[in-house]
Amino acid sequence: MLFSEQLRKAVDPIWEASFHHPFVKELGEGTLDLRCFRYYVLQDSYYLTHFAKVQALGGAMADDLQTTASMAHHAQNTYEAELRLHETFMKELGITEEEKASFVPAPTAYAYTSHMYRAAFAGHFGDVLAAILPCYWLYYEIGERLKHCKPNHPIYAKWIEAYGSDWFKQLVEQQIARLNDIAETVSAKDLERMKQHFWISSQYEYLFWDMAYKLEHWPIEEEDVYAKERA
Ligand SMILES: Cc1ncc(CN)c(N)n1
Repeated sequence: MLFSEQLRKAVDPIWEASFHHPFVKELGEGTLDLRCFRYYVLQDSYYLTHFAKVQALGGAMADDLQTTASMAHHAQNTYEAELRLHETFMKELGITEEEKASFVPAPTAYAYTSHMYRAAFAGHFGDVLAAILPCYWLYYEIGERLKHCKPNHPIYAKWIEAYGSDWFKQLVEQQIARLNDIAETVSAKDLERMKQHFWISSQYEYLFWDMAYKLEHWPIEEEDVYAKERA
């Protein structure tokens, strides 16, 4: 069994939970509360900004220039396709510059991005790939599943179109093939660590939907902290 197949099998219950999460289901049905999607777009823009940096770090850690160039191309795609799509959503949802300026990453968005940096800084290129792959692959599978839904909200339809597209499929397939190539060359101990990164990222993907659906916030908001200081 290919390494990617072993990983996919190991996280199946976690991915199933994502497929059935109310955020994903209601997005497909077009019934998702726009407040949740608005919140998601802001948090996901933060996530994707760091995701692109981790892709670029991966490029710097790669053994050959061709892979470095390809990872840089992937980072550019995150910026030019996914982040631009979010920019469009932000305009359509009336998200203001003030809202963007006062943005605070939610605990889950902060923890997930921190996990990816940790995998990158404490490991090798294979660690980066294993940590970022669920981000590609899970969204691709969700795009495939939702592709046949016709939500009567244009924003949700656009989101599904992006992740159900051939363009996204190609990016996912490239990274899966790259991971399998690397898996052939590293030690059993490395593979175990990579498996764990993949598993943790899969858990965070689930938590990310949950974060947006529940409009997660820090237990003590900034104003409360300052109020305590003044007291
Ligand atoms: C949290 C998350 N995971 C994955 C993707 C798809 N690149 C995304 N936009 N956001």
